[in-house]
Amino acid sequence: MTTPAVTYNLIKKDKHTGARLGQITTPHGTFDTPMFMPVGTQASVKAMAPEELKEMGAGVILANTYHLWLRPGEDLVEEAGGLHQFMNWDQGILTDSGGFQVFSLAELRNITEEGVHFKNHLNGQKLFLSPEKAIAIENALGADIMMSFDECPPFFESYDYIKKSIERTSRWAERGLRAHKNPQTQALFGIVQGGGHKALREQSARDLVSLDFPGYSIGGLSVGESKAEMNHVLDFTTPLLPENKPRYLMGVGSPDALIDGVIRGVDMFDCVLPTRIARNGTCMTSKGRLVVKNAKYARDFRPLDEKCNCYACRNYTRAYIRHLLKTDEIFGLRLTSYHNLYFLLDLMRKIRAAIKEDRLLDFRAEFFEEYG
Ligand SMILES: Nc1nc2cc3nc(NCCc4ccc(CCO)cc4)[nH]c3cc2c(=O)[nH]1
Repeated sequence: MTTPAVTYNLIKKDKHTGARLGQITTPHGTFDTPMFMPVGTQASVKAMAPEELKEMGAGVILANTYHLWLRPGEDLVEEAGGLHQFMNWDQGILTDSGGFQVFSLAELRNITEEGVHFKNHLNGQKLFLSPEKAIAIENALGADIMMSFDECPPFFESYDYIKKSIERTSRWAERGLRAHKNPQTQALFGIVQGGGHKALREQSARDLVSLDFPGYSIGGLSVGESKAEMNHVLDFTTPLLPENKPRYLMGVGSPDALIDGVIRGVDMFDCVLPTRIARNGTCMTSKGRLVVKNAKYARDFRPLDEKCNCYACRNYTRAYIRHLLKTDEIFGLRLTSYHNLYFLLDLMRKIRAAIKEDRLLDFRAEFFEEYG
Protein backbone atom coordinates (compact mmCIF):
# COMPACT_ATOMS: atom_id res chain seq x y z
CA MET A 1 0.00 0.00 0.00
CA THR A 2 1.70 3.22 -1.11
CA THR A 3 1.59 6.15 1.29
CA PRO A 4 -0.86 8.74 -0.05
CA ALA A 5 0.56 12.12 -1.10
CA VAL A 6 -1.61 13.95 1.41
CA THR A 7 -2.72 12.82 4.87
CA TYR A 8 -4.99 14.48 7.41
CA ASN A 9 -4.45 14.32 11.15
CA LEU A 10 -7.52 15.18 13.24
CA ILE A 11 -6.06 16.77 16.40
CA LYS A 12 -9.21 17.84 18.25
CA LYS A 13 -12.95 18.08 17.74
CA ASP A 14 -14.68 21.16 19.14
CA LYS A 15 -16.93 20.24 22.07
CA HIS A 16 -19.91 22.33 20.99
CA THR A 17 -19.83 22.37 17.16
CA GLY A 18 -18.70 20.31 14.16
CA ALA A 19 -15.43 22.25 14.03
CA ARG A 20 -12.12 20.35 13.92
CA LEU A 21 -8.54 21.28 14.61
CA GLY A 22 -6.22 19.34 12.33
CA GLN A 23 -3.12 19.21 10.18
CA ILE A 24 -2.75 18.33 6.53
CA THR A 25 0.59 16.87 5.45
CA THR A 26 1.69 17.30 1.83
CA PRO A 27 4.97 16.70 -0.03
CA HIS A 28 5.63 20.43 0.52
CA GLY A 29 4.95 20.62 4.24
CA THR A 30 2.43 20.19 7.02
CA PHE A 31 -0.19 22.89 7.58
CA ASP A 32 -2.69 23.65 10.33
CA THR A 33 -6.40 23.45 9.62
CA PRO A 34 -8.89 25.08 9.42
CA MET A 35 -6.99 27.07 6.81
CA PHE A 36 -7.64 29.79 4.25
CA MET A 37 -5.85 29.39 0.90
CA PRO A 38 -4.96 32.57 -1.07
CA VAL A 39 -5.80 32.31 -4.77
CA GLY A 40 -3.00 32.68 -7.33
CA THR A 41 -4.98 31.84 -10.47
CA GLN A 42 -2.17 32.45 -12.98
CA ALA A 43 0.71 31.29 -10.74
CA SER A 44 0.78 34.53 -8.79
CA VAL A 45 -1.30 35.70 -5.83
CA LYS A 46 -1.92 39.09 -7.40
CA ALA A 47 0.52 41.78 -6.17
CA MET A 48 2.03 39.53 -3.48
CA ALA A 49 5.60 38.12 -3.33
CA PRO A 50 6.06 34.57 -2.00
CA GLU A 51 8.06 35.98 0.94
CA GLU A 52 5.12 38.21 1.87
CA LEU A 53 2.69 35.26 1.69
CA LYS A 54 5.01 33.27 3.95
CA GLU A 55 5.41 36.06 6.50
CA MET A 56 1.62 36.37 6.79
CA GLY A 57 1.33 32.63 7.36
CA ALA A 58 -0.05 31.32 4.04
CA GLY A 59 0.64 27.59 3.69
CA VAL A 60 -1.31 26.32 0.67
CA ILE A 61 -2.15 28.58 -2.28
CA LEU A 62 -4.33 27.94 -5.33
CA ALA A 63 -3.63 28.03 -9.06
CA ASN A 64 -6.02 27.34 -11.93
CA THR A 65 -5.65 24.58 -14.49
CA TYR A 66 -7.82 26.33 -17.08
CA HIS A 67 -5.84 29.58 -17.02
CA LEU A 68 -2.38 27.96 -16.96
CA TRP A 69 -3.35 25.55 -19.73
CA LEU A 70 -4.19 28.54 -21.93
CA ARG A 71 -1.22 30.66 -20.77
CA PRO A 72 1.71 29.79 -20.62
CA GLY A 73 0.73 26.13 -21.27
CA GLU A 74 1.29 23.19 -18.92
CA ASP A 75 4.21 21.97 -21.03
CA LEU A 76 6.15 25.17 -20.35
CA VAL A 77 5.42 24.94 -16.60
CA GLU A 78 6.52 21.29 -16.65
CA GLU A 79 9.72 22.28 -18.45
CA ALA A 80 10.32 24.88 -15.73
CA GLY A 81 10.25 22.06 -13.19
CA GLY A 82 6.57 22.41 -12.22
CA LEU A 83 4.57 25.17 -10.54
CA HIS A 84 6.58 25.29 -7.30
CA GLN A 85 9.82 25.90 -9.21
CA PHE A 86 8.20 28.17 -11.80
CA MET A 87 6.67 30.55 -9.20
CA ASN A 88 9.30 30.09 -6.48
CA TRP A 89 6.76 28.77 -3.93
CA ASP A 90 8.04 25.87 -1.82
CA GLN A 91 4.95 25.26 0.29
CA GLY A 92 1.55 23.84 -0.66
CA ILE A 93 -0.15 24.30 -4.03
CA LEU A 94 -3.68 23.20 -4.95
CA THR A 95 -5.02 23.37 -8.51
CA ASP A 96 -8.66 23.62 -9.42
CA SER A 97 -9.54 21.39 -12.38
CA GLY A 98 -10.94 23.87 -14.86
CA GLY A 99 -14.53 22.68 -14.52
CA PHE A 100 -15.78 25.73 -12.71
CA GLN A 101 -13.59 28.16 -14.67
CA VAL A 102 -14.92 26.86 -18.00
CA PHE A 103 -18.51 27.37 -16.84
CA SER A 104 -17.82 30.80 -15.39
CA LEU A 105 -15.44 32.18 -18.02
CA ALA A 106 -15.72 30.53 -21.40
CA GLU A 107 -18.50 30.79 -23.94
CA LEU A 108 -19.95 27.37 -23.32
CA ARG A 109 -20.58 25.18 -26.38
CA ASN A 110 -21.83 21.97 -24.75
CA ILE A 111 -21.31 19.34 -22.10
CA THR A 112 -21.16 15.69 -23.26
CA GLU A 113 -20.35 12.42 -21.52
CA GLU A 114 -16.84 12.74 -22.97
CA GLY A 115 -16.19 16.25 -21.62
CA VAL A 116 -16.86 19.94 -22.29
CA HIS A 117 -16.59 21.70 -25.65
CA PHE A 118 -16.19 25.50 -25.36
CA LYS A 119 -14.47 28.58 -26.74
CA ASN A 120 -11.25 29.99 -25.35
CA HIS A 121 -12.35 33.15 -23.51
CA LEU A 122 -9.26 34.95 -24.80
CA ASN A 123 -9.46 34.30 -28.55
CA GLY A 124 -12.61 32.31 -29.29
CA GLN A 125 -10.59 29.23 -30.32
CA LYS A 126 -12.53 25.95 -29.95
CA LEU A 127 -11.34 23.91 -26.98
CA PHE A 128 -12.20 20.62 -25.30
CA LEU A 129 -11.59 19.55 -21.71
CA SER A 130 -12.17 16.03 -20.46
CA PRO A 131 -11.39 14.44 -17.10
CA GLU A 132 -8.33 12.81 -18.67
CA LYS A 133 -7.10 16.09 -20.18
CA ALA A 134 -7.66 18.08 -16.97
CA ILE A 135 -5.85 15.49 -14.85
CA ALA A 136 -2.96 15.36 -17.35
CA ILE A 137 -2.61 19.16 -17.10
CA GLU A 138 -2.69 19.02 -13.28
CA ASN A 139 -0.09 16.24 -13.32
CA ALA A 140 2.14 18.43 -15.49
CA LEU A 141 1.65 21.47 -13.23
CA GLY A 142 2.72 19.38 -10.25
CA ALA A 143 0.35 20.70 -7.55
CA ASP A 144 0.31 18.84 -4.24
CA ILE A 145 -3.50 18.71 -4.30
CA MET A 146 -5.51 18.37 -7.51
CA MET A 147 -9.24 18.72 -8.10
CA SER A 148 -11.30 16.22 -10.08
CA PHE A 149 -12.92 17.47 -13.28
CA ASP A 150 -16.52 18.20 -12.41
CA GLU A 151 -19.60 20.09 -13.47
CA CYS A 152 -20.69 22.82 -11.07
CA PRO A 153 -24.42 23.05 -11.84
CA PRO A 154 -26.42 26.21 -11.09
CA PHE A 155 -27.64 25.97 -7.49
CA PHE A 156 -31.28 26.38 -8.48
CA GLU A 157 -31.26 23.89 -11.38
CA SER A 158 -33.94 21.19 -11.37
CA TYR A 159 -33.62 17.97 -9.38
CA ASP A 160 -33.55 15.93 -12.62
CA TYR A 161 -30.83 18.05 -14.23
CA ILE A 162 -28.65 17.97 -11.12
CA LYS A 163 -29.20 14.21 -10.67
CA LYS A 164 -27.89 13.57 -14.18
CA SER A 165 -25.07 16.05 -13.58
CA ILE A 166 -23.79 14.46 -10.35
CA GLU A 167 -23.95 10.97 -11.89
CA ARG A 168 -21.80 12.17 -14.80
CA THR A 169 -19.50 14.05 -12.40
CA SER A 170 -19.01 10.77 -10.46
CA ARG A 171 -18.18 8.94 -13.69
CA TRP A 172 -15.75 11.77 -14.55
CA ALA A 173 -14.19 11.47 -11.08
CA GLU A 174 -13.53 7.76 -11.63
CA ARG A 175 -12.03 8.46 -15.08
CA GLY A 176 -9.80 11.08 -13.43
CA LEU A 177 -8.60 8.57 -10.82
CA ARG A 178 -7.65 6.16 -13.61
CA ALA A 179 -5.87 8.89 -15.61
CA HIS A 180 -3.93 10.21 -12.58
CA LYS A 181 -0.24 9.47 -13.11
CA ASN A 182 1.31 10.54 -9.78
CA PRO A 183 -0.91 9.47 -6.83
CA GLN A 184 2.17 9.12 -4.61
CA THR A 185 3.11 12.79 -4.94
CA GLN A 186 -0.13 14.51 -5.93
CA ALA A 187 -3.42 13.96 -4.05
CA LEU A 188 -6.57 13.96 -6.20
CA PHE A 189 -9.69 15.16 -4.32
CA GLY A 190 -13.25 14.23 -5.25
CA ILE A 191 -15.76 17.09 -5.48
CA VAL A 192 -19.22 16.55 -3.99
CA GLN A 193 -22.03 18.18 -5.95
CA GLY A 194 -25.83 18.05 -5.72
CA GLY A 195 -27.01 21.68 -5.57
CA GLY A 196 -29.41 22.23 -2.69
CA HIS A 197 -30.86 18.72 -2.86
CA LYS A 198 -30.11 16.56 0.20
CA ALA A 199 -30.73 13.26 -1.60
CA LEU A 200 -28.38 14.26 -4.43
CA ARG A 201 -25.66 15.47 -2.06
CA GLU A 202 -25.96 12.07 -0.30
CA GLN A 203 -25.74 10.21 -3.63
CA SER A 204 -22.76 12.26 -4.80
CA ALA A 205 -20.94 11.83 -1.47
CA ARG A 206 -21.67 8.08 -1.42
CA ASP A 207 -20.33 7.62 -4.96
CA LEU A 208 -17.13 9.58 -4.25
CA VAL A 209 -16.47 8.14 -0.78
CA SER A 210 -16.67 4.65 -2.34
CA LEU A 211 -13.83 5.71 -4.67
CA ASP A 212 -11.67 6.37 -1.59
CA PHE A 213 -10.19 9.79 -2.47
CA PRO A 214 -7.57 11.19 -0.03
CA GLY A 215 -9.70 14.31 0.45
CA TYR A 216 -13.07 15.76 -0.49
CA SER A 217 -14.16 19.15 -1.82
CA ILE A 218 -17.68 20.49 -1.44
CA GLY A 219 -18.51 22.08 -4.78
CA GLY A 220 -21.57 23.70 -6.24
CA LEU A 221 -21.71 26.34 -3.51
CA SER A 222 -20.86 30.05 -3.34
CA VAL A 223 -22.54 30.38 -6.72
CA GLY A 224 -25.25 32.88 -5.80
CA GLU A 225 -27.22 30.98 -3.15
CA SER A 226 -27.86 32.71 0.18
CA LYS A 227 -25.56 32.19 3.16
CA ALA A 228 -28.45 30.39 4.90
CA GLU A 229 -28.82 28.01 1.94
CA MET A 230 -25.07 27.36 1.89
CA ASN A 231 -25.05 26.65 5.62
CA HIS A 232 -28.06 24.37 5.27
CA VAL A 233 -26.31 22.33 2.55
CA LEU A 234 -23.18 22.14 4.72
CA ASP A 235 -25.28 20.97 7.69
CA PHE A 236 -26.18 17.77 5.85
CA THR A 237 -23.14 17.37 3.58
CA THR A 238 -20.03 17.51 5.79
CA PRO A 239 -21.27 14.66 8.05
CA LEU A 240 -21.39 12.43 4.93
CA LEU A 241 -17.62 12.82 4.46
CA PRO A 242 -14.95 10.73 6.22
CA GLU A 243 -13.83 12.28 9.53
CA ASN A 244 -10.20 11.32 8.88
CA LYS A 245 -9.88 13.18 5.56
CA PRO A 246 -9.78 16.90 4.75
CA ARG A 247 -12.94 18.72 3.69
CA TYR A 248 -12.51 21.69 1.35
CA LEU A 249 -15.30 24.20 0.70
CA MET A 250 -14.57 25.81 -2.68
CA GLY A 251 -14.86 29.53 -3.35
CA VAL A 252 -15.63 30.69 0.17
CA GLY A 253 -13.88 33.57 1.71
CA SER A 254 -15.97 36.15 3.59
CA PRO A 255 -15.18 36.22 7.34
CA ASP A 256 -18.68 35.18 8.40
CA ALA A 257 -18.86 32.36 5.84
CA LEU A 258 -15.46 31.07 6.99
CA ILE A 259 -16.55 30.92 10.64
CA ASP A 260 -19.86 29.27 9.74
CA GLY A 261 -18.10 26.77 7.46
CA VAL A 262 -15.63 25.82 10.20
CA ILE A 263 -18.49 25.31 12.65
CA ARG A 264 -20.01 22.83 10.15
CA GLY A 265 -16.80 20.79 9.87
CA VAL A 266 -14.96 22.37 6.92
CA ASP A 267 -11.12 22.35 7.05
CA MET A 268 -10.00 24.22 3.91
CA PHE A 269 -11.29 27.34 2.13
CA ASP A 270 -10.24 29.47 -0.84
CA CYS A 271 -11.58 32.61 -2.42
CA VAL A 272 -10.50 35.45 -4.69
CA LEU A 273 -12.58 37.83 -2.53
CA PRO A 274 -9.79 39.33 -0.36
CA THR A 275 -7.47 40.13 -3.27
CA ARG A 276 -10.29 40.98 -5.71
CA ILE A 277 -11.98 43.60 -3.48
CA ALA A 278 -8.56 44.91 -2.35
CA ARG A 279 -7.88 46.04 -5.90
CA ASN A 280 -10.88 48.32 -5.85
CA GLY A 281 -9.97 49.69 -2.45
CA THR A 282 -12.26 47.67 -0.17
CA CYS A 283 -10.61 46.39 3.01
CA MET A 284 -11.77 43.81 5.53
CA THR A 285 -11.55 45.05 9.10
CA SER A 286 -12.72 43.82 12.51
CA LYS A 287 -15.50 46.41 12.22
CA GLY A 288 -16.65 45.28 8.77
CA ARG A 289 -15.70 46.47 5.29
CA LEU A 290 -13.89 49.79 4.86
CA VAL A 291 -13.83 51.42 1.41
CA VAL A 292 -10.60 53.31 1.94
CA LYS A 293 -10.94 55.16 -1.39
CA ASN A 294 -13.91 57.00 0.15
CA ALA A 295 -13.37 60.77 0.57
CA LYS A 296 -14.05 60.57 4.30
CA TYR A 297 -10.66 58.87 4.79
CA ALA A 298 -8.68 61.63 3.03
CA ARG A 299 -7.36 62.99 6.35
CA ASP A 300 -7.76 59.82 8.42
CA PHE A 301 -4.27 59.06 9.74
CA ARG A 302 -5.27 55.83 11.50
CA PRO A 303 -4.33 52.38 10.14
CA LEU A 304 -6.85 50.44 8.04
CA ASP A 305 -7.74 48.43 11.14
CA GLU A 306 -6.52 49.61 14.57
CA LYS A 307 -6.62 46.00 15.80
CA CYS A 308 -4.57 44.64 12.92
CA ASN A 309 -0.85 43.90 13.30
CA CYS A 310 -0.05 43.49 9.59
CA TYR A 311 2.74 45.30 7.69
CA ALA A 312 0.24 47.70 6.10
CA CYS A 313 -1.45 48.58 9.41
CA ARG A 314 1.82 48.97 11.29
CA ASN A 315 3.36 51.36 8.76
CA TYR A 316 0.73 53.22 6.75
CA THR A 317 -2.46 55.22 7.23
CA ARG A 318 -5.87 55.22 5.54
CA ALA A 319 -5.01 58.67 4.13
CA TYR A 320 -1.80 57.43 2.53
CA ILE A 321 -3.36 54.25 1.11
CA ARG A 322 -6.33 56.25 -0.20
CA HIS A 323 -3.89 58.67 -1.87
CA LEU A 324 -2.03 55.78 -3.53
CA LEU A 325 -5.27 54.24 -4.84
CA LYS A 326 -6.55 57.59 -6.10
CA THR A 327 -3.30 58.21 -7.99
CA ASP A 328 -3.15 54.63 -9.36
CA GLU A 329 0.05 53.92 -7.45
CA ILE A 330 0.59 50.13 -7.63
CA PHE A 331 1.87 50.13 -4.04
CA GLY A 332 -1.69 50.98 -2.94
CA LEU A 333 -3.02 47.72 -4.35
CA ARG A 334 -0.17 45.86 -2.72
CA LEU A 335 -1.01 47.27 0.71
CA THR A 336 -4.76 46.55 0.51
CA SER A 337 -4.10 43.05 -0.87
CA TYR A 338 -1.54 42.35 1.85
CA HIS A 339 -3.93 43.55 4.56
CA ASN A 340 -6.98 41.59 3.34
CA LEU A 341 -5.04 38.34 3.02
CA TYR A 342 -3.43 38.87 6.43
CA PHE A 343 -6.89 39.60 7.89
CA LEU A 344 -8.30 36.24 6.73
CA LEU A 345 -5.18 34.24 7.62
CA ASP A 346 -5.21 35.87 11.07
CA LEU A 347 -8.92 35.11 11.42
CA MET A 348 -8.12 31.43 10.80
CA ARG A 349 -5.39 31.58 13.46
CA LYS A 350 -7.94 32.97 15.93
CA ILE A 351 -10.48 30.31 14.92
CA ARG A 352 -7.91 27.52 15.49
CA ALA A 353 -7.09 28.96 18.93
CA ALA A 354 -10.81 29.12 19.76
CA ILE A 355 -11.32 25.46 18.77
CA LYS A 356 -8.35 24.51 20.94
CA GLU A 357 -10.02 26.18 23.94
CA ASP A 358 -13.61 25.04 23.11
CA ARG A 359 -14.77 28.64 22.80
CA LEU A 360 -15.51 28.86 19.07
CA LEU A 361 -19.17 29.87 19.55
CA ASP A 362 -18.11 32.63 21.96
CA PHE A 363 -15.52 33.77 19.42
CA ARG A 364 -18.22 33.78 16.73
CA ALA A 365 -20.48 35.93 18.90
CA GLU A 366 -17.67 38.39 19.72
CA PHE A 367 -16.61 38.56 16.07
CA PHE A 368 -20.12 39.24 14.75
CA GLU A 369 -20.72 41.77 17.54
CA GLU A 370 -17.95 43.92 16.11
CA TYR A 371 -18.07 42.93 12.44
CA GLY A 372 -21.71 43.88 12.12
N1 LIG B 1 -14.00 22.55 -9.64
C1 LIG B 1 -14.84 23.37 -8.98
N2 LIG B 1 -14.43 24.61 -8.60
C2 LIG B 1 -15.30 25.45 -7.96
C3 LIG B 1 -14.88 26.76 -7.65
C4 LIG B 1 -15.79 27.62 -7.03
N3 LIG B 1 -15.68 28.94 -6.70
C5 LIG B 1 -16.89 29.27 -6.20
N4 LIG B 1 -17.25 30.48 -5.80
C6 LIG B 1 -16.41 31.64 -5.99
C7 LIG B 1 -17.37 32.78 -5.88
C8 LIG B 1 -16.71 34.11 -5.90
C9 LIG B 1 -16.25 34.64 -7.12
C10 LIG B 1 -15.69 35.92 -7.12
C11 LIG B 1 -15.59 36.66 -5.95
C12 LIG B 1 -14.98 38.01 -5.99
C13 LIG B 1 -15.92 39.13 -5.57
O1 LIG B 1 -17.10 39.05 -6.27
C14 LIG B 1 -16.05 36.10 -4.74
C15 LIG B 1 -16.61 34.82 -4.73
N5 LIG B 1 -17.74 28.22 -6.18
C16 LIG B 1 -17.09 27.17 -6.70
C17 LIG B 1 -17.51 25.87 -6.99
C18 LIG B 1 -16.61 25.02 -7.64
C19 LIG B 1 -17.01 23.68 -8.03
O2 LIG B 1 -18.16 23.24 -7.79
N6 LIG B 1 -16.11 22.91 -8.70
